Amino acid sequence: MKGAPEQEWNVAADETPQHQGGFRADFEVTTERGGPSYGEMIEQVRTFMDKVRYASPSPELADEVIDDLRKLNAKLDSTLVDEWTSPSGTRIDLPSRGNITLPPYEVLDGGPDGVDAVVTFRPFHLGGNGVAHGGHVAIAFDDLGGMAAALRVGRPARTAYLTVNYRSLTPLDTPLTLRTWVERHDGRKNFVRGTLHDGDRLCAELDSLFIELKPGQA
Ligand SMILES: CCCCC/C=C\C/C=C\C/C=C\C/C=C\CCCC(=O)SCCNC(=O)CCNC(=O)[C@H](O)C(C)(C)COP(=O)(O)OP(=O)(O)OC[C@H]1O[C@@H](n2cnc3c(N)ncnc32)[C@H](O)[C@@H]1OP(=O)(O)O
Repeated sequence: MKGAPEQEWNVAADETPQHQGGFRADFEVTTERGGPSYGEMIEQVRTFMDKVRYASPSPELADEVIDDLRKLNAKLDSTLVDEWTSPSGTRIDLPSRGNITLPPYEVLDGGPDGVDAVVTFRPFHLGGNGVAHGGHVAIAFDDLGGMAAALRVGRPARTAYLTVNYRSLTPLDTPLTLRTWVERHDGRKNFVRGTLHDGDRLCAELDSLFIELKPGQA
């Protein structure tokens, strides 16, 4: 188990067309889209982004990299699909479901009581002075807070507000414990709390509200 808890995520379409709670009614998660090397492809892209964050190329090397990237972009052009059938975001066997826009995390455990994950911020997530950017910490909380809400209500929810309290510096290249749970709920409102720890040290806390969307609501 990596990007999501082991459970039945696939939702069959009902008579409600297209969208349900801002998410499509008939989404499907897989461990196969993109093939067996897809995870390594994402890992190489992440590594490239890490290198770019610290690289200071010569003008010649920058031109060479541009040339290579143009070729790679052209290769992917012929494979573009919609968000619901793209492997990125739906490969539950990969860190962060294969979604390169998220810091890589692995879900250790998840259910109606909350989500237990390990997240590692990488060189790409640098804010300044060697530690993580606060915005990337918020992204990790948003996705895993949303997952805690989704696991409680059995369908996706949208973030109404999200407050992060930064208690101490968040290191890079260090596996950190991230926990989220629905502290209380009131109708469609799910008040989600969370913590991010480096060992025993509290790095950040989450206080957020996720609203369960009505069928058909965008
Ligand atoms: C799809 C395939 C993926 C495969 C998935 C595989 C595994 C999936 C596993 C789990 C899922 C994993 C992760 C989840 C992923 C992502 C999570 C990130 C989610 C986001 O990143 S999402 C983007 C940012 N998000 C927005 O873009 C929202 C913009 N916004 C709106 O869309 C509306 O604003 C909305 C819908 C929020 C509410 O609108 P609405 O019309 O439905 O409801 P309404 O306004 O009536 O509010 C109802 C009650 O909430 C109270 N309330 C509302 N807002 C409040 C606030 N801010 N503060 C305090 N109270 C608030 C009201 O006061 C009322 O309270 P009361 O009922 O007591 O009067």
